[in-house]
Amino acid sequence: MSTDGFEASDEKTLNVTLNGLYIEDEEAKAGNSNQAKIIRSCNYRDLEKKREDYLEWPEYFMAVAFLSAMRSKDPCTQVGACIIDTNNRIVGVGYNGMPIGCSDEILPWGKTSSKPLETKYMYVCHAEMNAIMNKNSADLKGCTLYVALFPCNECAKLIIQAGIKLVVYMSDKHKNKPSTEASKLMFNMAGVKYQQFVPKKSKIVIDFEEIDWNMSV
Ligand SMILES: Nc1ccn([C@H]2C[C@H](O)[C@@H](COP(=O)(O)O)O2)c(=O)n1
Ligand SMILES: [Zn+2]
Repeated sequence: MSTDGFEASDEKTLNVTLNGLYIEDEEAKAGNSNQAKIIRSCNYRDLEKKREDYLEWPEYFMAVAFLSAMRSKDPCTQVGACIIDTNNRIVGVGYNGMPIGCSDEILPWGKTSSKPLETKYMYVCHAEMNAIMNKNSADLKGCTLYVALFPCNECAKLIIQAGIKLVVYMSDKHKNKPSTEASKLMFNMAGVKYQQFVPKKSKIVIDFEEIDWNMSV
């Protein structure tokens, strides 16, 4: 029998299961043979590699926030945010960008100018604001917000008013700014907890070519 290029030898039988192909022999039964282990994984990938790639919930949600940030046209700072409910469902995603209908080709992306109207700060919607506005749930009460940068004071107001109860952030690079101090003061008064995310992986790679489309049944 030939299945996905595997030939059953005389004395062995290929068994096709939901976990992929495996060769029924004493070694395979013991799970010791490398071939059996590799074949048993769905995508014929080494099981160890699969385990390394597995994302825990916090990594997954922060990765969604970072992926969302890749949509931002801010040339200096791309920020993403992801809101999840108490059932680990994603209920809002956003990135920093100009308001709907306001051209990001015309409005300024500059940071420094003697004229405030010539900087992005007067116009850009922050990632947290967009994630809240993009919500696909009736409300955000008790939710958790994952965000690349610590929220500014304006976003802190929105987070509190939306009923979000936990902020998980990656970078506190603006920690000495008054806006960050104001955010923390309001979070503390309102009972919104905030904690820094410490990644276990230095990077997460999305490789579109990695999916083995020749997966067994
Ligand atoms: N928590 C944050 C912090 C910043 N942003 C966005 C807003 C601007 O587009 C940009 C400002 O950062 P800078 O270039 O001054 O470092 O980052 C955000 O969306 N959320
Ligand atoms: Zn903000």
